[in-house]
Amino acid sequence: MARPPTTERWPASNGLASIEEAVGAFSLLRDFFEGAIIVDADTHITWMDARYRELLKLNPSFDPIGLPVEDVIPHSLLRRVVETGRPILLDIMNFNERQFVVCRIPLKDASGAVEGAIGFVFYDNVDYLAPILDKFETLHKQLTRAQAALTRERQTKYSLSSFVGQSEAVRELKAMVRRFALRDGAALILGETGTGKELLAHAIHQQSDRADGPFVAVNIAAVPEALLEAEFFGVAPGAYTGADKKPRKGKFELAHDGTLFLDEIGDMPPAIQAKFLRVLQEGEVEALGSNTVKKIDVRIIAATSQDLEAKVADKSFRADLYYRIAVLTVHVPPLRDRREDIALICEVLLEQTMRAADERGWVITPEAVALLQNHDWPGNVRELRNVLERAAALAPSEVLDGAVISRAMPPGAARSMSTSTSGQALAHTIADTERQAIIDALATTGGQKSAAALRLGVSRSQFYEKLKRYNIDI
Ligand SMILES: Nc1ncnc2c1ncn2[C@@H]1O[C@H](COP(=O)(O)OP(=O)(O)OP(=O)(O)O)[C@@H](O)[C@H]1O
Repeated sequence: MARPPTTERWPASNGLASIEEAVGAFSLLRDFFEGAIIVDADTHITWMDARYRELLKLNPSFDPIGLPVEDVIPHSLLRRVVETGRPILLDIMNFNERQFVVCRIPLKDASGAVEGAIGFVFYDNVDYLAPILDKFETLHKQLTRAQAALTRERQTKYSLSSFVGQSEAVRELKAMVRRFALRDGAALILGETGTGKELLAHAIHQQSDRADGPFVAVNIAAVPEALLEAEFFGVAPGAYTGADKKPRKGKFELAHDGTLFLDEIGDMPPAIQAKFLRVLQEGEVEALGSNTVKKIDVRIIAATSQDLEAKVADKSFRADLYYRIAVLTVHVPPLRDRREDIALICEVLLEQTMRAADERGWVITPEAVALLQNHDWPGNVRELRNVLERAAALAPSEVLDGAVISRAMPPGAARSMSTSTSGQALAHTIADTERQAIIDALATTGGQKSAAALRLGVSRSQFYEKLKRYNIDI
């Protein structure tokens, strides 16, 4: 049998013929791999070739023989191979800053019992494998990003603890939401854009008796008026030319026994308001083109950033519908009225912000927090999240300091912060910048409001609200 070089240690003489055979076979394969290791049935290292020691940059005086494999190679999967008896034929293993392509095979005795495993490192020179490693890295990044998004979805949307803040205003708000969750009446959540209205709607649902039922959300501003009726009430088969042969359930039916969340309720067209009210009063819904009614049991939670009472006063929103949905009303305070929450919100949002696998986490300096507290946040927590994500992308290290935060802030805000510490002056500068951005977007889109809203990344209803707020006449 061919023997490995004398500088290398034989496996412990434990009488395991196949391990010895495997080691012998190495000499034939030597040119095809860059290093190899053998472990026994307890995954203790019994043999490691000199090239593998070099790859791992082990100190020459360090003797790995007899140690559990993970003590020497923390990410080793040889234990899994020994435990399952199945090989891992191609894998990429991280060790310190480096990535190795490895192959792991179980060693079995004549009866098929696993008596150890052997691992090969195929290429030390990653240039050979650049395309595979690049792909691996891209997929890894995508996975990390998807996991971060999933964590965010779960954490922020489903419980009251996801609504971050310890200010008096937030404590009162949470106490009220807890009380509302226990009752079953319709709830109306009022607050500026990005203050967390949808998040609170999820929290109310999650804390209520309906938590096991569905939570169905409709953003009224995002659905074209012509489709809203079908969206809410459903469509019977063949209700109109081109309608599906199968019935389509409406959101009311889908939310049966649960909660129907109506975002941007202020945008509900008058014709739909009348039908909607009828469904709420009668507790039954009739699909388009159908002549049968279905009983539904749905809790309505509505939200808007518009002044709904003003809409009732100018008759663009039905008073009877307003009173029906405004049984329990919550006002969510804007971020500028609870600046003391900003540091904590930053901490939580940065936890959810993507970072490279080897980074420990973002650190925000007190000076940077002070800058953030100086801004008026017309887009509230959503805008703060965007700024932090931008800062994280711009930051040369894991530390987000004042300079990075200033660069990540909207241009008007950063300028006014450096020239003035007065909240009033800052608010004016931001308002001027926002007004100008709206006028520019309208000019670019030839006065098309929907297209201008899209360019600015705001919903149609937010756009209309801003037109009104800034007195912009088209
Ligand atoms: N108090 C908060 N703590 C943590 N995250 C928050 C908080 N408020 C809002 N957010 C986050 O800000 C973003 C916007 O929140 P959400 O969609 O609930 O706001 P909204 O008031 O419904 O906005 P819009 O009126 O524009 O629909 C989400 O990513 C949400 O998780």
